[in-house]
Amino acid sequence: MWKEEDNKLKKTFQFKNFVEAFGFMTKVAIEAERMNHHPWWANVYNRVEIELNTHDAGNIITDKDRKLAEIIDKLATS
Ligand SMILES: C[C@H](O)[C@H](O)[C@H]1CNC2=NC(N)=NC(=O)C2=N1
Repeated sequence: MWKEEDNKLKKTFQFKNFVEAFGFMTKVAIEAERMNHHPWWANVYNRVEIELNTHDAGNIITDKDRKLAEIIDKLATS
């Protein structure tokens, strides 16, 4: 589940290993670029922490963040 904290949507994903985690990040990167909406993220080995908000709207959560979160969830299991 995404949690809302500090005006951000936050979620941590865990994969089998680094290759799986990075493969997921690659898919998210392509979608983020297509949407022109980009995550803050951090990766160590099999873990990817993601935070979403919209700086263009004054660092708040917008529909763009909710849409990207939905897509990220789908990519995590595809
Ligand atoms: C100039 C460019 O379109 C903007 O900076 C876009 C790019 N990606 C973005 N990503 C996110 N997460 N928030 C934004 O406000 C945002 N703005």
